[in-house]
Amino acid sequence: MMHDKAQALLRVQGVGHRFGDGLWAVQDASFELYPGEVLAVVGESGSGKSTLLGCLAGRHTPTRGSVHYRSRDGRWVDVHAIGEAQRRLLARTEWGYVEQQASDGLRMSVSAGGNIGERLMGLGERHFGRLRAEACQWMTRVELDAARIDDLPREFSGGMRQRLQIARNLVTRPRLVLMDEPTSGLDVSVQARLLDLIRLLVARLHLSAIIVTHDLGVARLLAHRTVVMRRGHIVEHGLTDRVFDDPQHEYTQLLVSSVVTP
Ligand SMILES: Nc1ncnc2c1ncn2[C@@H]1O[C@H](COP(=O)(O)OP(=O)(O)OP(=O)(O)O)[C@@H](O)[C@H]1O
Repeated sequence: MMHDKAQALLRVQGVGHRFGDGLWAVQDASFELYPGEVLAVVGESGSGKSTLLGCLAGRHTPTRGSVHYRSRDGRWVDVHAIGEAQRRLLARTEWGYVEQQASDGLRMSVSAGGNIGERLMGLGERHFGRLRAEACQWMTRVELDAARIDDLPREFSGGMRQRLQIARNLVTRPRLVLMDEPTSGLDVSVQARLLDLIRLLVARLHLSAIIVTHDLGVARLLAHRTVVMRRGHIVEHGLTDRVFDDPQHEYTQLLVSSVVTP
């Protein structure tokens, strides 16, 4: 993929995060993300993947470094220098965040259709017919039965809930989607179907995405580029095929040869 440096969507520079006086969960993370690109963040448990994602999403304030996002109007926004209200607006209009646990990303007391429609309502859509039509369309797109539009998420299986969470995120056409272990905890066959769906949607909607995963297979399947983290540091970063077929860092070599189970 050819990149014009000026056209990056996200620029992460020297990000470090420390919880209180504890250890540095993330240290000196730097990379850029381009439109239409999927980046995987892999590494063993506790390597700092989720903390890094939290810093990108504005959920954690980095102790060091900065995160800049190029918004729809072409302006670069310092994600942590803008106020909470502006960050929330970005989160509603330009970003999506798919939680590992669908129940954290859904409103469990609201119907499937309501879950999808809610983000549209947040953008000002009030017309009931249009909200419902859009919700139906999105249920179909994520391979849920639109006839179940009035069912509550708890009546859905784990894989279905995760598809619903994805629909809720994508209905507002975000430009950047952050996903934290979106397929873990699901049966292998359910996982495979969900991964196919994510791959299809990302390509069709020309989304940029960052996927945190401990599963190298997920990174291989979905990501153009991969970042390998170990103890808070990015130890390797490159095109996914290169990282897995010709790992340079000895930790990546261990990961790939499955000596270390992430
Ligand atoms: N809220 C917190 N308070 C204190 N320390 C934390 C907090 N969250 C994470 N940590 C610590 O930061 C480090 C990185 O954790 P993080 O959850 O980012 O890793 P991870 O790679 O996402 O792991 P996992 O795959 O298990 O979620 C760990 O040492 C963890 O114990």
